Amino acid sequence: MVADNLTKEFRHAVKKPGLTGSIRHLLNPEYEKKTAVDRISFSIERGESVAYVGPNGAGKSTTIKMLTGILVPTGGQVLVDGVIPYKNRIENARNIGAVFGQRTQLWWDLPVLESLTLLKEIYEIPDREYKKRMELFEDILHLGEFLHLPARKISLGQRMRADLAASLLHNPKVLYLDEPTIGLDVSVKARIRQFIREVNRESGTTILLTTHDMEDIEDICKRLLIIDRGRVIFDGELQAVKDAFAQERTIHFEVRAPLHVGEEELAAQFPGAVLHIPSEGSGFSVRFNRFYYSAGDIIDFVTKRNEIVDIHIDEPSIELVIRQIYEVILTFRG
Ligand SMILES: Nc1ncnc2c1ncn2[C@@H]1O[C@H](COP(=O)(O)OP(=O)(O)OP(=O)(O)O)[C@@H](O)[C@H]1O
Repeated sequence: MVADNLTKEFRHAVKKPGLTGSIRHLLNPEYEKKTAVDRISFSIERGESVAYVGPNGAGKSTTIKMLTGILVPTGGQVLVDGVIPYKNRIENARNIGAVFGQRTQLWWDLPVLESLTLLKEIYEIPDREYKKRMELFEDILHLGEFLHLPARKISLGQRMRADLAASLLHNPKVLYLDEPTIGLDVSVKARIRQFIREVNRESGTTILLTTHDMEDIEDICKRLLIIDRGRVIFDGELQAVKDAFAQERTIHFEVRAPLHVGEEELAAQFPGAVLHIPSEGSGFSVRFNRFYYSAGDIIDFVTKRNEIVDIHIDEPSIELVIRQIYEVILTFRG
């Protein structure tokens, strides 16, 4: 999937309030231009799982709409599996699946099963293939419990599971997900994320995920593309972003009694490191800036004084990292 200087401008009418405004607008209409996507370039290989994130209004949905062929770009190129989406919408539709958390692609009044059989006919999926796909979906998504209910009667979580099945029935090469876990409870979220991960791993389906839920990103994606005001401002591996941005690390030690922390030496050797000794248990933790000290040095320090039973290093959360990146964006915007 390639976007090369991809641009989308919207033109909308500017009308002054009131009747005079309306009349003036009729006689002499004025328009304002809004660049929603501004010369965006990226390339996504087959089988990648990419989070496409940015603040509200950054241009994410507009990009996805150009990738799915719903919108025609104002400038630049877009290619999905060798197809120009807006020129070859039917061919593109065979290659892609899309799930929009806020909307459904199921027929509202039809039982879910009938929506799926209709899609089977539309995509001309052979019986055997259809059966295989349905078994795969059943394994994780457990559609059986609501297959015979019309879409309008099922819960949001069930609807999302059905929508995922509908979008993946024809085994597309690319899956677009726009807020796929919005409004769902924790257990359904987990099940949906697990399913998407499996689809990515087992079928090599390329995933492009738009979300404001940081756990979606953490659980599903390996790469992060951040956009702001229509422009790509970051493109890199998730782990690399964490390494580059998240400075703080915490190591938790569980040691055999008696405890020998060596507080003064620790403070002298690692100025700025923060020690925390919980009132219960036989352990403590050290929080430090990994740009100043290595985890190895801290572990060495503790092992010299204690018999260690268990060590656990807290990974920085992607939520913290992205929050930091957004803060930098907002600071530069002024
Ligand atoms: N049809 C349209 N006409 C005019 N402006 C539009 C249209 N669609 C989107 N925009 C504007 O383009 C910009 C990008 O919108 P877009 O929906 O792509 O953002 P987004 O990153 O998906 O935001 P969110 O996270 O809030 O969904 C916004 O300023 C929006 O108001």
